[in-house]
Amino acid sequence: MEKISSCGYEWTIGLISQNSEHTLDSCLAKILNQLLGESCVYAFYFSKSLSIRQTPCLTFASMGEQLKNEHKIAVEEIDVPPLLERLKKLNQDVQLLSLAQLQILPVRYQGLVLGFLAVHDQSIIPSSGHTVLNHVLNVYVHQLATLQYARVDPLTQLLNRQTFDEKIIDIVAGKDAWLVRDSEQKKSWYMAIADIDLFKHVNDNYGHVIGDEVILLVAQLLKSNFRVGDYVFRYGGEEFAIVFPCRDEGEAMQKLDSVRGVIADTRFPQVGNVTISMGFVELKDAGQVAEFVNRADRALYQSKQDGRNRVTAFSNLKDKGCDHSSGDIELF
Ligand SMILES: Nc1nc2c(ncn2[C@@H]2O[C@H](COP(=O)(O)OP(=O)(O)OP(=O)(O)O)[C@@H](O)[C@H]2O)c(=O)[nH]1
Repeated sequence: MEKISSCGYEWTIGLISQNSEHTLDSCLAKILNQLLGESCVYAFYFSKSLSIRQTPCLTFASMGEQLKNEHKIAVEEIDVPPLLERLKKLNQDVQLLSLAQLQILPVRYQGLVLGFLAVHDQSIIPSSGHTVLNHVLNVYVHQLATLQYARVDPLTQLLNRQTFDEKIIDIVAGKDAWLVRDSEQKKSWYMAIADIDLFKHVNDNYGHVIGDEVILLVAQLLKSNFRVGDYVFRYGGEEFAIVFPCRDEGEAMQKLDSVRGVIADTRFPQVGNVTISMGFVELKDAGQVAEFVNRADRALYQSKQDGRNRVTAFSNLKDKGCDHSSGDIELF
């Protein structure tokens, strides 16, 4: 326990100095290995969107080669929804739940159970060690929330432009651990840019405050019509970017077109009808973020040329031309 107390400070500093979700996960994994011992069999399940709408995913697990396979299976193949229901019913003071072969530590944020650490029974959590574990998990969750707030656009609460490049790079490199699961089902990633049509008229006719309200409502409609695991960004003033996995281009087109339809059918207070145009591209065959953006932008331009309120796939452009790439961010 002496050792744990002196490390607690270092672990806290280690976690709060991480500036990406990816390194934050690695840091937590290292701490758990130190805290529980290299031979411990554990798995960490968490809802990275910090929302109870998303079922916690297996974020990482202990990696020791010598681990017994059946123990690994016990922690990595938990039936999450019923366990979650059980954890939600626990009193807030309960820090450790013992189940058949497992010890479960719920991970809470603002009183909500967003995940848990599952430890195989034979890997003993040090006596009163779960207090330290709880502290470490708490610091992790708060650092994750801090990182996420710094990436959010204040008007719309969508992810901001700064996060966009980073997310695309992570996705193309397969680093997005909690969403990589989608690609296991043979899905590809697509990126769309959406732009509100004739938005200058909204500002000119109704003023910027109403203009901002239109941006906010479009943002809410986009967010609520994509899945929790999809990413919706405010890319610029009245421009949005969406990054989402789909089985194929046809499915991606259908998804985008149905959201376009929802927005076109919505009555905006004071303004009436508002439409958006979109262009999209599959995230493949390019080395730089700006190449993807350029392709989606050209498809968007085509939608505008064709009369607005429509979706165009980059692959359907007659002239795909060459990508311009000065000042681009290298993916690899
Ligand atoms: N209210 C408000 N307006 C913004 C914001 N960001 C950009 N704009 C305005 O959005 C308008 C964009 O106009 P344009 O790019 O000319 O295009 P458009 O009128 O939307 O026409 P198309 O894109 O061709 O359909 C400009 O008038 C900007 O001033 C913002 O955050 N709030």
